[in-house]
Amino acid sequence: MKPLSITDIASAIGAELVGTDTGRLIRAVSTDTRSLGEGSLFVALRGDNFDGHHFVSKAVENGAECLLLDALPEEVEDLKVPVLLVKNSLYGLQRLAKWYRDLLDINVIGITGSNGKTSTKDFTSSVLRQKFQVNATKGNLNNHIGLPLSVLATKETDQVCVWEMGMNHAGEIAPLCDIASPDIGIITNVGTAHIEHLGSREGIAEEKASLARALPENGTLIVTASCDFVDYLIERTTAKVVVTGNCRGSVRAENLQINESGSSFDLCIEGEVPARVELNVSGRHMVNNSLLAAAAGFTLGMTVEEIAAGLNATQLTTGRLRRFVSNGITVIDDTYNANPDSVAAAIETLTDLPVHNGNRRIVVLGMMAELGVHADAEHLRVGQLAAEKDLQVVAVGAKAAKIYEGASAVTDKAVSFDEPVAAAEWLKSFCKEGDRVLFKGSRMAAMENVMNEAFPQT
Ligand SMILES: CC(=O)N[C@H]1[C@@H](OP(=O)(O)OP(=O)(O)OC[C@H]2O[C@@H](n3ccc(=O)[nH]c3=O)[C@H](O)[C@@H]2O)O[C@H](CO)[C@@H](O)[C@@H]1O[C@H](C)C(=O)N[C@@H](C)C(=O)N[C@H](CCC(=O)N[C@@H](CCC[C@@H](N)C(=O)O)C(=O)O)C(=O)O
Ligand SMILES: Nc1ncnc2c1ncn2[C@@H]1O[C@H](COP(=O)(O)OP(=O)(O)OP(=O)(O)O)[C@@H](O)[C@H]1O
Ligand SMILES: C[C@@H](N)C(=O)N[C@H](C)C(=O)O
Repeated sequence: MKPLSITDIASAIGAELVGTDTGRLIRAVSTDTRSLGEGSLFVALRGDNFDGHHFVSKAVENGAECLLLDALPEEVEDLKVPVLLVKNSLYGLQRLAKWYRDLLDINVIGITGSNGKTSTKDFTSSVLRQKFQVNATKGNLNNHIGLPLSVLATKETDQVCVWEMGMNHAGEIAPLCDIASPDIGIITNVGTAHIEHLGSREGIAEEKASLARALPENGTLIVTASCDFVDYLIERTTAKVVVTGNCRGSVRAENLQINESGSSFDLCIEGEVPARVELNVSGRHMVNNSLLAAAAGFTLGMTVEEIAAGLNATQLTTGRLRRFVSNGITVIDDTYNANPDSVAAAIETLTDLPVHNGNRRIVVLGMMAELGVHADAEHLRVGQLAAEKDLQVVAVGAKAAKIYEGASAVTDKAVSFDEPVAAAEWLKSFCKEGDRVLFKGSRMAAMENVMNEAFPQT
């Protein structure tokens, strides 16, 4: 980050400065002593497992220059680093990030949506890196702690920031927008993820619309035509709007071809000469995500050729449709998470992949979390959908039983296992060279364990 003086930080966030040697400069902010670097400000947070205030000595030992705390430790005299004392250290971190953002004369792209935030961030940052210095969210550090840390990781030399904004409850996106002040907003879609807490898709749309509302009049909202809430989102912004997608978008994919190694299409942007794009990932939903990224690049003045080069170079974060081959069997690792929309997208992706000589398409599904009262119906529905596409369905875990029930109402090509090890054993004996197997489930289903057991990667 841009070096900041401790006294400036104190006045910006309304902290009491305790201790001497306050002329030091802060070059990074960390909430974790296990990954803290020299010259950092350590922010002590209280979490589910620990209280960061118990690690202040460790923080200093690991090179912290200053501590942001909401309670003074007994050993404060011995620590020999200044303390920024606030009422609430999490709020202090958020205020610091907001102040730092306002110091930066920089373009900020905020990305939210029920599905595809991280993948769209990956596409967008790869596109923008063709022309700019970019700070992008690491992994998916996108919540009330992760977003401030992403903001504070911006270097003086960065020209564009691409930050994800995640939520699972109403009212979470607006404060993230307040910190990040995005001038370009991407809303990937409005789906069903986290519907347990949001109540309805309308509730989810309303929450995502907070990003549309937060954009300035000279900003840009980028949305996808295939989202059924697209007009709802557009009505809630005063910014310029760019719609992407095949039916009505000004940024479109034409002549789309999906094959085992990826997706290729002509990137068509209104008024420009098209360029061919070769994504190294299959999946129509990933093409949609890439169009959102293309629109962001175009908004920031990039040429279609530059955008195409950036899309072609994109490496997605692991667990998002990652493909590998094990003993001649193509394995697709989509294990990062799952909800009804992303499972439907995965089923479509697997169905689109060609198989030859009687080979099979096999979908291995774990449970989908945070669906509340919709859980049974949605598990039944994805099981039925997979069966209707003639996939071999493997449901794993007791909470995935309804997937099996939905599938077996349509097909006899469905099996169910309570234990991951039993599922892995079955897959080892069932799968043959040339088959294609896709793994997916919610984070808590940890379907990577079944995948790694059945198809070890050397
Ligand atoms: C607070 C924190 O960052 N915790 C991380 C930490 O957890 P840990 O198990 O160590 O315990 P505590 O949280 O209790 O620790 C308290 C503090 O103590 C520090 N500490 C601990 C031990 C030690 O030896 N030294 C220490 O300094 C510790 O660092 C804490 O500051 O580590 C875990 C393992 O790495 C992390 O998983 C844990 O991270 C939490 C979950 C977190 O919120 N991290 C953010 C930086 C983040 O952005 N994480 C994202 C998750 C994003 C996400 O789930 N997004 C959702 C929407 C979110 C909505 C929001 N309402 C929400 O609930 O968060 C989406 O759908 O997109 C990520 O990890 O990918
Ligand atoms: N546009 C999309 N529509 C449906 N599913 C998608 C879409 N984009 C990505 N996915 C799928 O959703 C899963 C998560 O992808 P990704 O991490 O990009 O989304 P995310 O919104 O960042 O997730 P999270 O909110 O959990 O961080 C992957 O399985 C991916 O294949
Ligand atoms: C991983 C977390 N951000 C998430 O998406 N959770 C859902 C409910 C999941 O694990 O599938």
